[in-house]
Amino acid sequence: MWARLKVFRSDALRYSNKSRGSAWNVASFHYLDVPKKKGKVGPLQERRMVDRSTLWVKGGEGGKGCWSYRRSRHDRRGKPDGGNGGRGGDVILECSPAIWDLSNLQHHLNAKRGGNGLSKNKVGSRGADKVAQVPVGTVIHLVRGSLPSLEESIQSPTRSPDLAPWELPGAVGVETDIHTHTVESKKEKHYSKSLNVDQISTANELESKTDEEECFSRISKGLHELSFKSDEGEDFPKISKEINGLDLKADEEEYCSYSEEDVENDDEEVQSDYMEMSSEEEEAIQYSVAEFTKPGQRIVVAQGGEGGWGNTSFVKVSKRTKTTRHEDVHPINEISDEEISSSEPNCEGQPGSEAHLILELKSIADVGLVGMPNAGKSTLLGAISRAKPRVGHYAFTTLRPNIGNLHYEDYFSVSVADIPGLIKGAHENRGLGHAFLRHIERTKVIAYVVDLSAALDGRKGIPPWEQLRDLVMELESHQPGLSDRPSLIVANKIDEDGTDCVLEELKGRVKTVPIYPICAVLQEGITELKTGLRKLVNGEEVQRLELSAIMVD
Ligand SMILES: Nc1nc2c(ncn2[C@@H]2O[C@H](COP(=O)(O)OP(=O)(O)OP(=O)(O)O)[C@@H](O)[C@H]2O)c(=O)[nH]1
Repeated sequence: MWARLKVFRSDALRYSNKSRGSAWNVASFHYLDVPKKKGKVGPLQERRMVDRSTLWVKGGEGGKGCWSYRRSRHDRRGKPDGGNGGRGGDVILECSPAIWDLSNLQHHLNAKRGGNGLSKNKVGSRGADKVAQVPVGTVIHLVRGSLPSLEESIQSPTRSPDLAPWELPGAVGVETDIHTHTVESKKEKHYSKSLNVDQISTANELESKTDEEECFSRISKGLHELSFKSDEGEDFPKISKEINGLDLKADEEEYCSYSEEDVENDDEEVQSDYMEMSSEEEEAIQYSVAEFTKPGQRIVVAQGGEGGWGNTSFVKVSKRTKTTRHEDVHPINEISDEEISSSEPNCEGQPGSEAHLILELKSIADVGLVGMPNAGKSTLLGAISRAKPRVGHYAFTTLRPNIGNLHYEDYFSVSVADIPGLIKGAHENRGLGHAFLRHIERTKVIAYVVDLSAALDGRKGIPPWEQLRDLVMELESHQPGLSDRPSLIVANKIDEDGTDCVLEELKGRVKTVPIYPICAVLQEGITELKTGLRKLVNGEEVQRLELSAIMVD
C-alpha cells in the first residue's frame, strides 16, 4: 500500500522572490509516494501511565464591590446603591470513569475571578469554576494550603442560600459572622465552611488545642471518612464491584508500550518533585486528606474568595452594628469601638484559597499479581484477560502497572493488577523500587507468581520458596500488614523440564496457601486458577501467606 505525500520545496520562497511575482507562480511542492505504515502508529502507542502528579490550585478572586449613589432631583445627596462583588470560582476535582491516569491533568489550575458589583444594587457575576477530571482511586495529599472540602450538593440542607443583593457576603445565616468577616482567620473560616454541621463542633474543639498538627490530622481524617460516605450516610466499601466495573474498557488497551527512556524521564519528574520540596515541606505533608472512590464524586480543592462589599451593604452593616450596640443584647456588642472605626469599607474582593497538592493514583483491583522479574506475570495477565501487556525475556519488561479484567461465564468479573517485578531490596530502591506497590494496597487478594525453572540447570535464579520469602518481606517493608490478605501461589513455567520436582518440593515447603501450577504461555492450568481466584475474591477461602509458613534452607 502506498500513500501520497505532499512535499514542499525548501527553496520555494527564494524562487518566488527571484521571480518577483506571486509564490503561486512557481511550483513550490511536488508529490512523493511512500509506503503506508501498518498497524497503530503515532502518539497513542507512546501513551504512558502517569500515576503521580503535583498540582497547584487557586480559587478565583472575589469581584470588587461597587461604590455608587442613586441621585435624583428630589434627592441631591443620593442613596447608596452599589452592589456586592461576585464570588470567585472554585477549583473542583471530579472523579470520572472515562479517565484512567493523571497524564492529562494540568499542574496549575486557576478558577475565574468574580464579576464586579454594579450600580442599582447589581451583584457581580460568580466566577466560573475550574473543573478537572481525575480517575477513580485518586488520593489527595496536601503539601501546603487549605484543606479540600466536599462540594455541597444542590439539594443539601446544609447548603447556604444564594446571596441576595441585600445580604452581606460571608454573613449568611449567622449574625455574628458580620464580625467574623473581618476578624476570623481564613483557616477557621475554611473549616466551618468545608466540614458539615456535625463536624463543625469537632473543628472548633480542635481549634482550641495548641497542637495545630493534631488538629489538622484529625480534621483531615474526618474528611477522609467523609469521602467514603454516600448521600444516605452509608459507607462505600473500599473495593466495590461498581468501581472495578469501570475498568472494563481498559483491559482492551495496551498500556505497557513505554520505552525505558520514557520511564526514566517520568521517574526523574517524580524525583524532581521531591527535590523541589524542602525537608520541612515534606514533613508538613498531610497524607490522604481525601480520595475518590466513586465516579461522580467532586471535591473542592480551592475555594473562590468572597466578593467585596458594595456601599449599600456597608451602610446596612454600620446601621445594624450601631443599633445592636445600643440595645446591649447581642454578642455583637463585644465589638470594640476601635474595631468599628477600623473596619473600613472593603470594596476589594477577597483572594481565593490556594493549595499545593500531590495526587496519587492507587489502582483499585481485586487481585494483585506480585512476583520477581521474569516470573511471567504479564504473560499470565495476557492469558487470563484481554489485556496485552508487553512481554519480554529480560527482567523489568513491565515498567508500569497494567490492569486486566477476568470474565467468567456467569458474567462475574475480577480485575487483576500486574505490577512491575520486585527484587530483594526493592524497599531500598533496588530494581524499580517499591513505588508501584501502592497499586496493590487496595487489592483484596494477592497472587504470588513464582518461576519454577529459575534455579534449574545451573541457572542463576532463585528457588521459588526463596522468591516467596523475599516477596513477602518486600511487601511488609513497604507497608506492615500488606501481605496479610487472602493469597494463593501461581507456580509458573511447568512446561520446562525438571519443574515437576521443584513443584513437589514447593508444596512440601509451603503448606498454608493453595498452589496452582500453570503454564502461562500455553494457557495450561488457567481454568483452575480462575476458580481459585474467584473463591478468594468471594471470601470463600481466606488463606494467607506468612513468612513463618515458608520453609527456607
Ligand atoms: N517456558 C515458559 N516461559 C514463560 C512462561 N510464561 C512466561 N514465560 C516467559 O518468561 C519471560 C518473562 O515473561 P513476562 O511475562 O514478561 O514476565 P514478567 O513477570 O512480567 O516480567 P517483568 O516485566 O520483568 O516483571 C518471557 O520470555 C516469557 O515468554 C511459561 O509458562 N513457560
